[in-house]
Amino acid sequence: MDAAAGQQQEPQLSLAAVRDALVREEDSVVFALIERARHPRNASAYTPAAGGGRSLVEFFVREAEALQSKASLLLPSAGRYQKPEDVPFFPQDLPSHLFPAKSYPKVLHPVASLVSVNDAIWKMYFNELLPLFTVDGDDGNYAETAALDFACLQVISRRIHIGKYVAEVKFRDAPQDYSPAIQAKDKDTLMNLLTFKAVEEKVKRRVEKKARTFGQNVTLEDSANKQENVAEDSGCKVDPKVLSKLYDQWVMPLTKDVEVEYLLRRLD
Ligand SMILES: O=C(O)C(=O)C[C@]1(C(=O)O)C=C[C@@H](O)C=C1
Repeated sequence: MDAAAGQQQEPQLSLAAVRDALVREEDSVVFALIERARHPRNASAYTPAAGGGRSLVEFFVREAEALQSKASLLLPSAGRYQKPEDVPFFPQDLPSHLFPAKSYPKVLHPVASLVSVNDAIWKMYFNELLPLFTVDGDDGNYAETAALDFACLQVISRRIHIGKYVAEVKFRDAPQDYSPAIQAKDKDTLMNLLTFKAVEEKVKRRVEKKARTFGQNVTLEDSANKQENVAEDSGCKVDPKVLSKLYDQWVMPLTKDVEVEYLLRRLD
């Protein structure tokens, strides 16, 4: 997790600072979906190749991850998958000797590198989310579509895996509360300890508002008939309700799963 813009030192690990990082990722998630929504579903990009081969999008993601990982060979700071929140979808494809270099301050317990919910993210994205924000149709731009899907997958995955930092902060703030549940492997108690429903409600309302604001068509014509120039949802590039549903049904639950999985191993 990078320091805030302008700050050189590693940010103080606090719940407020980590939550700020989650808020900043919202912008990237909204804009990634807006960019993908420029193309229709393009179902051919997801169809396995003849003979049980891989789909174009899977081929693209595997190759892109391997390339990004190799970048660390040339310029260690440029490589990907060196930060606990940057989790590959196909780790088995990455050159093992590059995976992931420990060049970042060790803020988290080493078990962080074992926590991944990317399989669930992959299934959610293609089976549930993509049909909600892309229109039926095919424009033949499969390579660009795959690249935009990869961008969506990466930013959603990064947002969810920042949950490792949230869990670490919560543990450090109240080890006496978390340790008994960790030792008892009590997932339900851990989930109750780390859940803040009021925060979740604010997140849902904020991402919906960001989709409505970032996704509106800006014109120079006076829109006197529109209250405060707020876009009508039907005119937004991505339905704002899709963003609140994404966070409510998938992003925040998966973030909490990451927190629980990290905490269960925190005392190893
Ligand atoms: O901010 C927190 O406390 C988090 O754990 C993050 C998060 C989220 O995914 O946005 C998840 C669980 C909480 O109930 C609230 C919010």
